[in-house]
Amino acid sequence: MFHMENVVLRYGDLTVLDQFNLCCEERQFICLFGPSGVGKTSVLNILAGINKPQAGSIKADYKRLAYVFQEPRLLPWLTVEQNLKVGLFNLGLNSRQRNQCVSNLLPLLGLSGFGGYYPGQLSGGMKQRVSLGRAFAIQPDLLLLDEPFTGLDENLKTDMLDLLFSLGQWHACTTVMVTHDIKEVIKISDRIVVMAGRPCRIVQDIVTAPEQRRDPAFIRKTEAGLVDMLNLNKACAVL
Ligand SMILES: Nc1ncnc2c1ncn2[C@@H]1O[C@H](COP(=O)(O)OP(=O)(O)OP(=O)(O)O)[C@@H](O)[C@H]1O
Repeated sequence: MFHMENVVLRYGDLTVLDQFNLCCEERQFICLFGPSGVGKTSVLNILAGINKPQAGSIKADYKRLAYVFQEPRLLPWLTVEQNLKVGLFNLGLNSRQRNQCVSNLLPLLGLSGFGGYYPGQLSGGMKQRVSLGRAFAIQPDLLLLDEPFTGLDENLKTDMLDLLFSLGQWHACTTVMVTHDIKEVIKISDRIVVMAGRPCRIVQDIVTAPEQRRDPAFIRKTEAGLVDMLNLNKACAVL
C-alpha cells in the first residue's frame, strides 16, 4: 500500500526525520502516536505529497487519497452540501448520484437539516464532521486523518469511528490516523506506530488482533504502556 524508506526531512536546521522507514503491505488501520512536535503530521504530509523530503524513497499505491486536516478547511462560500460534493466532480458521477451520495452522508454525519448551512453558521464539531464527510464521500482507498475528532463529543466520536470502520471494510481503505487519544488508538487500530525522539524514530510498532482490542485487560495494559512512553518522552524533553 505504501513504503517510506530512509526518508530524511528537514525544516531548515531542524531534522525531523532521518533514515525513517514506515511500510504498510496490506489494508490496515494505522495510528501514529507520539508526543507533540515529534513529526506525525510531517509523515502524513509526506504520504500526501505535500512535504517533499530531502532524501529517501516514497511509494504509495492508491487510486483515491483523502486527507482530513486538524482544522476543517471548508470552503466558506459553499454550503454544507456543496462542500460535501467538492471531491465528487472528478469521479464521473451524474448530478443525481452526487445528490444521492450527499443525502446518504448527512444523517450519518448527524447533519440532517443542515445541508443548506454555510460553514460560518456551524459549530467547530459540525465543521469537522463536514470535513470527515467530504473525505468519506470520495470513497478513498488511502485515508489520512490528522486528529480528526478534536471538538467532537464522545457520542459523535463513537459514531465517526463506526463510520470509519464501515468505510474501511466496505472500500478496502487503508487509514493512517494521528491522534493523542490513547483509548481511541487502542480500540480501533490494527497497528499502533509509536514515534519518539529527534530525529524521530519508531520506538514501537504494535500490531493488534480484533479479539485483543475487545479484551479489557489488553486495553488496560497497552494504555498504561503508551502513557508511560509519553511521560518518559516528556521527562526526557525536560532533561
Ligand atoms: N513548515 C514547517 N516549517 C518549520 N518547521 C516545521 C514545519 N512544519 C513542522 N515543523 C516542525 O517540525 C516538527 C514536527 O512537526 P509535526 O507537525 O510533524 O509534529 P506532530 O507530531 O504532528 O505534532 P502535533 O502532535 O503537535 O500536531 C515540529 O518541531 C514543528 O515545529
